[in-house]
Amino acid sequence: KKRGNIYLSGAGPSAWHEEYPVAKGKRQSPVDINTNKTKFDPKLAADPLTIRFSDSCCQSIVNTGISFQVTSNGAGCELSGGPLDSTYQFAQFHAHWGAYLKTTGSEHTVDGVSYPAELHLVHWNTKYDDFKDAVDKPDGLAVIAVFFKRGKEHPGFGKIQDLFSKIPAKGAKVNIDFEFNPGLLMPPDSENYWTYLGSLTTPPLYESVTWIVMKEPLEVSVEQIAILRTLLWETPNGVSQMYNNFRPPVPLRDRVIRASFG
Ligand SMILES: CC[C@H](C)CCC(=O)Nc1ccc(S(N)(=O)=O)cc1
Ligand SMILES: [Zn+2]
Repeated sequence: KKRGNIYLSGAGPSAWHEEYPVAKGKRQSPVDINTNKTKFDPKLAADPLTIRFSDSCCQSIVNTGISFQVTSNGAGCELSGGPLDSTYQFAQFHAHWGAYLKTTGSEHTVDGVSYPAELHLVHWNTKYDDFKDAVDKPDGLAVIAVFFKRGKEHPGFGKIQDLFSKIPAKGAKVNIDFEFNPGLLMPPDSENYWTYLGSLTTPPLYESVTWIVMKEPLEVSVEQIAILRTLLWETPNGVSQMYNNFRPPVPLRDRVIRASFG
């Protein structure tokens, strides 16, 4: 369907419910993390989150039309412990970001405050046969969210950004022929996180995600935030720079966000 851009066609995210009624569901994402209402859960600290990445797990990078996506076969990249009851395998990472000189961009917010961008590292539950089988199950996916904040340059992420010029349009894809360990994209302290049951933040908005939102942001340079916008996407007015590819927070409903820290 030449519906083009899910963020810019029609009324954008506020209209997604017309085609995807689950958009108004009980466990949608992203949400605002009100730190006065989160609940420390000692069980999360007792069974620490184990995040394993490898140097050889990133195969290619593609322009999905709504973000970049670094895709992995998941070899040696697994997530377990913390809120998770089984082992999840790494599938891909991508990001969401805002416009020039704006403070919005992240999907989750903390006490109502946005970050300029948010990275998502998507994992699928290995109790299912593959990603596609897991993607719509209530315990199917686990996504680590890492906020980006403006600060010192992050050379590792820069190596991924150097590939953006090779994927100028939706569907463009190139192989990653250097070693890139996604662990580089974890903040220095990845012990402190919030977790809650939510959904994909883009259609089909499946309520299949255990979210693990890192408390500490990752520093990238202001230039690197700007380079995100050099990716291109289709808009109703033709091809233009990709930005504001984020869904704003939706109601928490009957959920409590747990913290791994006191
Ligand atoms: C038919 C379904 C299709 C295969 C699903 C493809 C997919 O992976 N979608 C996806 C993944 C992650 C996020 S997020 N932004 O991390 O919540 C949002 C959407
Ligand atoms: Zn995402």
